[in-house]
Amino acid sequence: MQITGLAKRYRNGEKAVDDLSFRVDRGQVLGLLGPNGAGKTTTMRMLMGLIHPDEGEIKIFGSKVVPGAPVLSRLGSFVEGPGFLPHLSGRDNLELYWRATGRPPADAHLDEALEIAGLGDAVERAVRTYSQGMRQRLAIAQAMLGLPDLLVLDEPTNGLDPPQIAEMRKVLRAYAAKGRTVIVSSHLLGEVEQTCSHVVVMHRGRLISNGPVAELLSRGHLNGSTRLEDVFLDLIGENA
Ligand SMILES: Nc1ncnc2c1ncn2[C@@H]1O[C@H](COP(=O)(O)OP(=O)(O)OP(=O)(O)O)[C@@H](O)[C@H]1O
Repeated sequence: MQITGLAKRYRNGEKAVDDLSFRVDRGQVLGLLGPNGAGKTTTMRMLMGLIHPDEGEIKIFGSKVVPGAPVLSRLGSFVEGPGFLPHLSGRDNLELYWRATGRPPADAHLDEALEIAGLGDAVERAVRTYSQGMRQRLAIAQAMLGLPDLLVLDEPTNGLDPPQIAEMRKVLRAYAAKGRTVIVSSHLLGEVEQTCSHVVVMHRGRLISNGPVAELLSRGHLNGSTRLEDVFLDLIGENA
């Protein structure tokens, strides 16, 4: 996935994303990091073909992203927890979702996605009985249903407790280890540090740092810190 010179301006005139360029390759888990309003969600929405960039372009596996582009079938995503039907089981919700995509039933890797999300027997229970964390995992299973080559998740650990976050970390790493690509946005710097192989740091719509997490950490080491959080605060100029 390659983003080149991406820009998006909302109606109030301010640039939510400004001259953004970066790439992510197979096998990588890329963390999109930035403070509130940095432009992470806007970037993700453009990546998913939900909104148009004003400038620049996004290519997934060599094809330009435009609404309805066939290449978008290789992408699985969620921006906010999707609305599940509470009276239906987790499994029925996923089946219903897949039917609505109009894609062939044989392309839905239901059991594999559920296995990856680790919901166990709960998948047969009505979604209304799920905890927030279980809903989040079902949402991730939904995004993974077609075993997409590119998985894009906005704040996937929202609503999860620490053991579930640790579990999610394993799931995402294992997913990328099979030669697929994962992009996640997060506020949780420690989480990005432990989950991601690469990081893009955004601030006020612009890219301020980009590279392997280890490289960023070694840069912090020069300044006397090995914590990504300190490196991050230094980058956005808020480390007093
Ligand atoms: N629909 C919209 N209309 C107008 N401005 C918007 C809209 N969506 C986002 N913005 C503005 O664009 C900027 C970037 O927002 P965005 O949601 O992409 O950031 P973010 O990094 O995802 O933030 P957060 O971490 O708080 O979710 C912010 O200044 C925000 O107020």
